[in-house]
Amino acid sequence: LIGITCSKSEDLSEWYQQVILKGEMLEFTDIPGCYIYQPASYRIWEFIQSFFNDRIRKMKVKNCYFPLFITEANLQREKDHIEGFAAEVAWVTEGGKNKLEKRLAVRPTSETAMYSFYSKKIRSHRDLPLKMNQWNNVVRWEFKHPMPFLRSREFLWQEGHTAHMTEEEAGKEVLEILDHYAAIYEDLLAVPVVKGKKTIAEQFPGAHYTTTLEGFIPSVGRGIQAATSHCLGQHFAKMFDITVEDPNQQVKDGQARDKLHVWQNSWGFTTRSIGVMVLIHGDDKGLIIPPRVAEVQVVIVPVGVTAKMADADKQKLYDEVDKLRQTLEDVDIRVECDYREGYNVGYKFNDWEMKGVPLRLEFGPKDAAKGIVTTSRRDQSGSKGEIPVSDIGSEVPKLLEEIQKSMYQKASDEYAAHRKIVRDWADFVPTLNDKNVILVPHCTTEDCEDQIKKDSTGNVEGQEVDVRAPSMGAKSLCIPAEQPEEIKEGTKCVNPKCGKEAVKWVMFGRSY
Ligand SMILES: O=C(C[C@H]1NCCC[C@H]1O)Cn1cnc2c(c1=O)CCCC2
Ligand SMILES: [Mg+2]
Repeated sequence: LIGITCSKSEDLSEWYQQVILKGEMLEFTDIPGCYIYQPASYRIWEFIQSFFNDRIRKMKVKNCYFPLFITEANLQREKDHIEGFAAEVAWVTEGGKNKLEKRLAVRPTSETAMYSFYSKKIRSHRDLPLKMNQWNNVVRWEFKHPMPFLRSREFLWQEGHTAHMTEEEAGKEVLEILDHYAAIYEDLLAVPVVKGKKTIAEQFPGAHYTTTLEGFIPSVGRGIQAATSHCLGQHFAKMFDITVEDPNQQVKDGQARDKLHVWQNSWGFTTRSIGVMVLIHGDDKGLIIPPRVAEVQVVIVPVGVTAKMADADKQKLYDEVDKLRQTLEDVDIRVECDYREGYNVGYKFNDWEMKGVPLRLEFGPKDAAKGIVTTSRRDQSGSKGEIPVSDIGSEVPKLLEEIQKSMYQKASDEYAAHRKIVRDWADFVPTLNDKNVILVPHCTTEDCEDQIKKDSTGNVEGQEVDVRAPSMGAKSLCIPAEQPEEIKEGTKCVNPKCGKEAVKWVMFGRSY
């Protein structure tokens, strides 16, 4: 077992691949874009699932499961939903030895699978609001270069689909879900995100509006879409005839009530989140897992065990290590002891560091004599501490919380330091090339965005940039909910070729 043999700052994609493989998070298969989620990453997904299930259960969302396959007829029911995405749909055309009469789509998302059912299930306003969610896999035959967790042909996610009587009830839920998504990132994964709304150019075509969480990968200075919560308006309801009779209408006996189309939302959170967490927290020794989602939060390594040590002494030490473990388990800490014979301490330290275990306790005869354990935080490598054996039951949980908070704070400070306000076009590309995302006064129109994408690909003389960056222009990431300041009357759009009034501060960046 050797450690990571490259540096995050020099070759991010090589570093990323080594870290997730040697950290036993994921394994490649013989199918491009399809990966094995090893227990280390699947456990993180389970932490996310139970956190999110607890919250949506309180919102009366019910989990369910719809078929993997969708008929072509159903998939085509919502035209502008599908036309932009048709190239990404995978199809099944044979069953065993028989060619299928009609090919079946492998679900790329389940709106069209669920909404013909919604049309039947929702008869009256008393059936509203209807709130269903499913944890499943979806397939999108992306052609862009696949990246484990970040962009794969099959991925795991949850997709929530709700139906409401009014636009404002739907709108309230859209934001409530976005807050829960932000809590997954910030409270569990220690990953900062910016909340906002997609511009028309970047929103999901089937949506009335799209709200989004935007992450940031400092190593390459690129944004990354981290989760979405859409209000679909009545768009799909009209396509799928999901209506209720108007309960407020004054009708005479026998007069039929008007039919009202329901207001719908759909929201999704994927295993991309695990890749984002790895990219943000990992270092040149490997993974760093935030304690709240660490399968192993503490590893206790007996030290000072030498070949010439008397068996009785070794056993005594191991018994004391086991008592430490028991004390920590009694306060619900997830702990492992590394009693492996035949591996030296250096090997063991390297192994657990590569797996990203957030806290190591070293315990040897010297520590025992002093009645302390030596602590080593994974997030601040080299920082050692001491905790009296008698206090570990209370001090270790505190230290883990401190690690969790400081991982978040470090990432949040880094994101803030690379989110720059730009008022003049002359600063747009240079600031972008400095591995930043930027906030600019913008008109929020689509053709202006296309222009900016074209005009922001190049290099600037004398500015070294990430070799892949110049080929990529900046796109709008979101209209941040938190606007930096009022846009002053008469402020022009940052794009000199535009000339329109700026209406919002819009966050632009190169992105995954
Ligand atoms: O999936 C959504 C919208 C919505 N789906 C449910 C979860 C939330 C949100 O992602 C958008 N979308 C993205 N990508 C694709 C499709 C698609 O509808 C359909 C065809 C294949 C590719
Ligand atoms: Mg896509």
